[in-house]
Amino acid sequence: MLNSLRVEYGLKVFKEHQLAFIFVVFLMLCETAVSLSVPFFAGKYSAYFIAENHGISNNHTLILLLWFALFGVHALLRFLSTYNVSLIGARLMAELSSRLYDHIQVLPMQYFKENKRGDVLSMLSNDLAVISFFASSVLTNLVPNVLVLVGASILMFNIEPSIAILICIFVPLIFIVLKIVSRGMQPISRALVQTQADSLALASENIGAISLIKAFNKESSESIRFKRKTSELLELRSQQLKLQALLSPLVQFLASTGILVVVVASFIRFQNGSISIPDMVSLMLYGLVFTRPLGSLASLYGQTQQVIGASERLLKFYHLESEPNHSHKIDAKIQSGDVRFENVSFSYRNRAEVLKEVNFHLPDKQTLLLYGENGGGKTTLLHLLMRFNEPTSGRILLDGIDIAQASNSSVRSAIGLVSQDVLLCNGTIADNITYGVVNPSSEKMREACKASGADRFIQHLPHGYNTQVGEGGVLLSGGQKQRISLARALLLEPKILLLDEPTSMLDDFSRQSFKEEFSGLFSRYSVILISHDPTLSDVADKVYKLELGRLIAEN
Ligand SMILES: Nc1ncnc2c1ncn2[C@@H]1O[C@H](COP(=O)(O)OP(=O)(O)OP(=O)(O)O)[C@@H](O)[C@H]1O
Repeated sequence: MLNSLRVEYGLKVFKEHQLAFIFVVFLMLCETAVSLSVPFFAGKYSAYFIAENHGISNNHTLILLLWFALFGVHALLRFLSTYNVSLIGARLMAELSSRLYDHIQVLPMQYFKENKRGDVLSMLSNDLAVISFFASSVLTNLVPNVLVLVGASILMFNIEPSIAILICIFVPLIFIVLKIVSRGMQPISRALVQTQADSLALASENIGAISLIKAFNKESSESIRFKRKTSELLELRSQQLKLQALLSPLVQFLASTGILVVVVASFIRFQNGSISIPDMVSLMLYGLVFTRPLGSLASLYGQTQQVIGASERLLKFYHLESEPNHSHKIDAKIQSGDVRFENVSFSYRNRAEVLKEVNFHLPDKQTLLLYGENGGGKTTLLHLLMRFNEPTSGRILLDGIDIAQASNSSVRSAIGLVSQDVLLCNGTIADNITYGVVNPSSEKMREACKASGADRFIQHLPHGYNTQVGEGGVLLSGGQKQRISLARALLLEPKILLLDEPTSMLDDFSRQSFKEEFSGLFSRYSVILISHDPTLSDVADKVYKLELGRLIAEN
């Protein structure tokens, strides 16, 4: 299955770069022709030398000049082909990484919850680099070397078939050796790719949890954990390097034995009178030309084992199913914040049911307060509305439209989500508030910030709206982040506001004044409010409790 996927993908890439590939192969053909003409001219030159044994004539000079020119042409062709091939490799790397990035964007949320961030990062860095380096190496080494091998065999066959047949016997022998060595290499390369990903995942997890590590004095045990991974990596790499280093000399040894055979056989043939001195010179040089590609083909074969591991991971990733698709679904025009859950049940993969036949109706511009014990499924319910997950059964309707029939973007743009763990991007406060809005006006941004209570503290920051928030918003307090997150949601002018524990990060005063401060919001939008604060029931038109997955009406 993976092999056919690899071929299918390889063909797709080839089609997209058809012209560049054809140009490079043409350059390589010319280069091979020039390489192979050297022994041919050497033969011709020695023939002149034997025929005109009275010093250097004009003919000699002409042939020498021609030969010199050929070296120049060869160098130029090498430059052109190497440059173009490397360019194809670099383009391939850029393209594959953007495709991978695009694919990351459409994967379902659950993928990111179940997988390590480092795994994805390692695909974007290590795996792609291995593949694009290999693609360039294949073109630079495989194509010209095979061409040289075939060309040299044909030309040798032309001069003396028996010697060409003799040397060809060495080729299968060499490939048997390659096969045996590479058999040991495959599991090592696979393990290496995975261990690389694991160590990157470990590093990224460590950096993300650095405050936890410091708070619990775990610095040294974390270092030991990483060192253990690094030594595992080193062990695998040294095994791989040993086998890889073994390949080239082994093949060179067999190839050199081949040259010896050519030399001896050529002498015997010359002594028999079957071939002339120029033929003997050409044959020996062809023998030399023949061995060079075998060495680089051997190391290329070693690289393929690494690529197999990397491409397997990438292809599996590319074939992960994206979010239930939306592009073919209707762009629903959601005009009101009317929300209806009809017999909605949901369970995470291999987990017990979190929501059981949930039913409720929230008319437009009303507020619903949802409370219940930790882990009761409140956030899950909001995520179903956002289509981060799909219900296992039942329907969710917005403005009377079944959201399963609408495009994700139309559903999500009708909803403003302020989640429990506020996520901010690295940039300025203004960048974060206007995230997701096309051509935002600064007046509207200020209005949204005033409504969310963010404007007050932003004015007091050294650079106001241009203050940097740091990665994930680390330079701001939890409450400040929550207010910015609310401003960001309001700027989108949604129909429905989802507030997950909006008062959890607020100070006592702000919490007490929350109802008054945000009373305007509750009359402008449909609001689903998750909170453990029972006093918020005053602002709610409906209060529900989630208990053991069931929704119980409180008023
Ligand atoms: N991505 C996930 N994969 C598997 N199980 C999950 C996932 N997210 C949450 N859960 C589980 O689903 C249940 C409901 O979680 P949820 O976050 O919806 O609870 P909650 O009511 O919002 O809790 P809290 O009040 O603590 O915020 C929990 O038992 C939790 O362990």
